Amino acid sequence: MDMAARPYRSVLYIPGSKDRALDKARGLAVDAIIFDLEDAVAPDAKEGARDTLKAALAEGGYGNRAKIVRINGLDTQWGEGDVAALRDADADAFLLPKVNSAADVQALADLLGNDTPIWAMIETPLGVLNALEIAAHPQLQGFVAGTNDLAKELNCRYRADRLPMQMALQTMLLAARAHGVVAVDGVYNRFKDDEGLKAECDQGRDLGFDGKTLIHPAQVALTNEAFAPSEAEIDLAKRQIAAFEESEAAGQGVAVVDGKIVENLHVETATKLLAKAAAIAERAE
Ligand SMILES: CC(C)(COP(=O)(O)OP(=O)(O)OC[C@H]1O[C@@H](n2cnc3c(N)ncnc32)[C@H](O)[C@@H]1OP(=O)(O)O)[C@@H](O)C(=O)NCCC(=O)NCCSC(=O)C[C@H](O)C(=O)O
Ligand SMILES: [Mg+2]
Repeated sequence: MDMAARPYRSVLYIPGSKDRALDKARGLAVDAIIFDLEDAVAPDAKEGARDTLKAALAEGGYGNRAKIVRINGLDTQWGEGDVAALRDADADAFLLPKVNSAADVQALADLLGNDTPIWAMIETPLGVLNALEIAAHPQLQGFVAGTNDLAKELNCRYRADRLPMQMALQTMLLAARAHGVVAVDGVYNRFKDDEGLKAECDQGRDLGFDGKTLIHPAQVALTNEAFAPSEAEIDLAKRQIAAFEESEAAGQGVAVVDGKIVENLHVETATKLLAKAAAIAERAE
């Protein structure tokens, strides 16, 4: 499946050092996995985690889930070693943390020396402010919101409505959409609180995110549902397309469905929604 066209509803972080979790992920219904060498791995476990992760990727078994490796920052003592160790692994993309500029992305591209897609964590004030140039980098394929680091950098409070980081999230989304980049929301830390997770998923979906990053398998099912088109949305999309085609055949440029106007642009949205539903169905096969 084309990496950019595939669903990214649920994107699960797995510590690259944990054999048990690396194995468990082979059976989880996630759209993508972030194999983490950064914050989920303690400093003294970082070098060993490279070998553990390399072995897991070589063993395979992750099916059609997107495989994204999060390395340590290139300004840390581990970043370059992570790239050297994993460059030839069976990964679909590399995720760079704390990206501040397009030059950071280029530095990783230079080290990779190939055209493997790069994803960027947007989680610093400069990263947010430079999101447009970062999204424009030719190798850049996805953004991941790092809402924990962002809260730390902003010195803002954690609020259920995430008001203090709305501008950052929307800036990142605008940049992603301007350049056709995938955008995945940050994690919900209370991994046993389904109600809170549902509210944050709905908010992320309302904002326009493609999906959400997760820290625990218990978060997967709810997130997949929240970011998938609902039956009602699919039904409406089909009726909008049919009604518009009928109007067009009658020489008219607009149709009306459920008392609301349907124009060409709504048909485009409806067509995309149906394509997404089809991609999700294909993922599940
Ligand atoms: C949060 C956890 C530490 C909880 O771990 P644990 O207490 O072991 O959970 P459970 O006992 O409930 O686990 C049940 C089984 O599920 C497996 N498991 C747990 N987590 C994962 C996972 N992430 N992926 C795959 N499998 C997982 C356990 O192995 C158990 O399996 P079994 O033995 O077969 O029953 C833990 O969930 C965890 O470490 N989560 C990941 C944390 C992480 O990745 N953090 C870094 C990313 S968040 C971040 O950095 C965001 C960003 O940068 C920002 O700034 O916001
Ligand atoms: Mg972070």
